[in-house]
Amino acid sequence: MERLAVAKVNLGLSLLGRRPDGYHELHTLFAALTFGDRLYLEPIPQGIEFRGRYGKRNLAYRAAALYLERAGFPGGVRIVLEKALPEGAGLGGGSSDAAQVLLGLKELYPAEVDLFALALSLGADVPFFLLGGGAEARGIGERLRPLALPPLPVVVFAPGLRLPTPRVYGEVKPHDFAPELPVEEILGALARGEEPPYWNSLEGPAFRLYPELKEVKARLRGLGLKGVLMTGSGSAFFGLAESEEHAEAVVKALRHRGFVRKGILGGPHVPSGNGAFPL
Ligand SMILES: C[C@](O)(CO)[C@H](O)COP(=O)(O)OP(=O)(O)OC[C@H]1O[C@@H](n2ccc(N)nc2=O)[C@H](O)[C@@H]1O
Ligand SMILES: Nc1ncnc2c1ncn2[C@@H]1O[C@H](COP(=O)(O)OP(=O)(O)OP(=O)(O)O)[C@@H](O)[C@H]1O
Repeated sequence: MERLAVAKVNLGLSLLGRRPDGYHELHTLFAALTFGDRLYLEPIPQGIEFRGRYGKRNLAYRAAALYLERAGFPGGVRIVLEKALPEGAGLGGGSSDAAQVLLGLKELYPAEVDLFALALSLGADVPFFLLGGGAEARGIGERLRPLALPPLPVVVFAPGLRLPTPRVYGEVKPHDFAPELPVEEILGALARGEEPPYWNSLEGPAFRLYPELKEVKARLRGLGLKGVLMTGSGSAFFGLAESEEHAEAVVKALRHRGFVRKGILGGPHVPSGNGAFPL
């Protein structure tokens, strides 16, 4: 079985405050894209054979171990992971891989397992990838409301700087907190091809850690992209192109400067039979 583990961008990410458990309360709009990693899963009598980096620490491996244990070890799986997404870029690569392993194993070995709970235990971004498409998220990212997004051409650029998520969150200061995102205004602007009124509260901490990221943002704006924003905890940025041709021209201009890909917002929807997602 072959599965595509797509990337995500955050169409705005507002940090509302710090929670007692040390995590941050956030309000964000997730948008899956149309490119990502590839995973090949096939059943084997027992155990987990994994081909990919980090061995048992890989999120894909950990997702398989968790599912098989909760499903009562119905069999085993061979997983081959072909990475295409840069790591530590804020594109949700590892989280997306983990979600696709959970969905794939549920197809191979159907069982009464709460995929949502397993996903959340693997990471804050994993539950969204059980849904795909677009979603408004609250909490640490586990309270999801599906959203219909307009299929817009997007360019993603990662300047080859690994930004560990805990490090960026660790740099958050009280003045980085902000109000809730104006969701309806953002969706309206996206639909009209205007500059969306969104922000990413993690840009402050990330730019304090790596000031050169400001130039990256300015360069993408200089290439005519709208709504240029860092995604997740960075270091990747995305911007909205006027057209596929514009997106292609931007990709050519950035080709030798890091990871650059064009895609379409709103990506593949996953059949929603994965339980309720309380917002
Ligand atoms: C930045 C985002 O990608 C936005 O989508 C997510 O908030 C982070 O999702 P993620 O990479 O799956 O994050 P996790 O692996 O769950 O958490 C990594 C670390 O980030 C910090 N963290 C994460 C999410 C959150 N709402 N508040 C936090 O403070 C915590 O220190 C946590 O230990
Ligand atoms: N399957 C995987 N793909 C990529 N990184 C993985 C994977 N499994 C574990 N990791 C580890 O997790 C770290 C974060 O991976 P990931 O690519 O999800 O970061 P990210 O793109 O910033 O995601 P997010 O948007 O959730 O912050 C990597 O730096 C790597 O050490």
